[in-house]
Amino acid sequence: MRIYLDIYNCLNLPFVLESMKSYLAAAIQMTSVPDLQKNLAQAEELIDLAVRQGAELVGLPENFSFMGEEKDKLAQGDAIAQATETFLHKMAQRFQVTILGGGFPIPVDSNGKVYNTALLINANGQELARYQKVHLFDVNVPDGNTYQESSTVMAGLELPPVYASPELGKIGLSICYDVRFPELYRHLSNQGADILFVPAAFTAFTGKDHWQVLLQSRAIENTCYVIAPAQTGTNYDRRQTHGHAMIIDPWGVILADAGEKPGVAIAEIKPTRLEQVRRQMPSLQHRVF
Ligand SMILES: O=C(O)CNC(=O)[C@H](CS)NC(=O)CCC(=O)C(=O)O
Repeated sequence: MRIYLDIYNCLNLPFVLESMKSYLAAAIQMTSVPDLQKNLAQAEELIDLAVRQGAELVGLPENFSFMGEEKDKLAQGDAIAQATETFLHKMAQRFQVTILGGGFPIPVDSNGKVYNTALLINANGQELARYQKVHLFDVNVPDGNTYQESSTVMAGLELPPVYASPELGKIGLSICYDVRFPELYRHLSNQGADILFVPAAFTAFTGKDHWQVLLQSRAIENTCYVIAPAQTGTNYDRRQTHGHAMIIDPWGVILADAGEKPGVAIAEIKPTRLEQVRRQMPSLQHRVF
């Protein structure tokens, strides 16, 4: 085990970072509502805004294309899945950027449920990685709201992928509630991840105390950048989300925070910073388990 880790850290890490460049990434923040077309229009505007500021890697939050009652999401499942996938391919090609669609429903053939799916697409419109959320949010939040994600969503059965982009670095996927499970991110960093995506629709109630702390923890303990696109404001009925889409560096420093209004958090992703932090704090090399 120890020998394996040493070889891993000596050979793999510098090799990957050699070809990686510095570039701007964007975490988009939006207020998605129960209206597919409205949401795609809002997402397009914000992608445009991010790209005009120079972003080359753009993340959209969980539920970016539809956020509403579970039954409405199921009823429109096929339409949402198709329109969202087409939209992501079109945006990536039109704006010539790599885009993460941070979580949208794709119907499962067998049982009437959906997978909560994240999709990473490059500027040629090619699919780079796909992930089906494994941890489902079945929680009674103390503000009185009850969430039973598993009533409509099938849990994914596979650990999330890391896509190794020669230029953008090794990009690991996750979705929202996953952020509470550090072992998932350890899996990603064991695969060599440099960047952890955490697209979310965090509740306002849990978000105010947990969101930033959890994100900084995942960044610090894995010495990785964290890019966390977010939902914000009132999405439907009494459903309030926390906002604060952010980008965090591998030391845990918050580089950009979108606040509470729709917009984008933009920051530079630098291989030199990854190397510096991993030299200053070589905790990944000290893994025992
Ligand atoms: O609610 C909806 O309308 C759609 N679903 C979501 O936004 C998902 C699944 S219910 N939300 C989360 O995972 C929040 C996690 C969270 O807030 C925490 O871990 O504290």
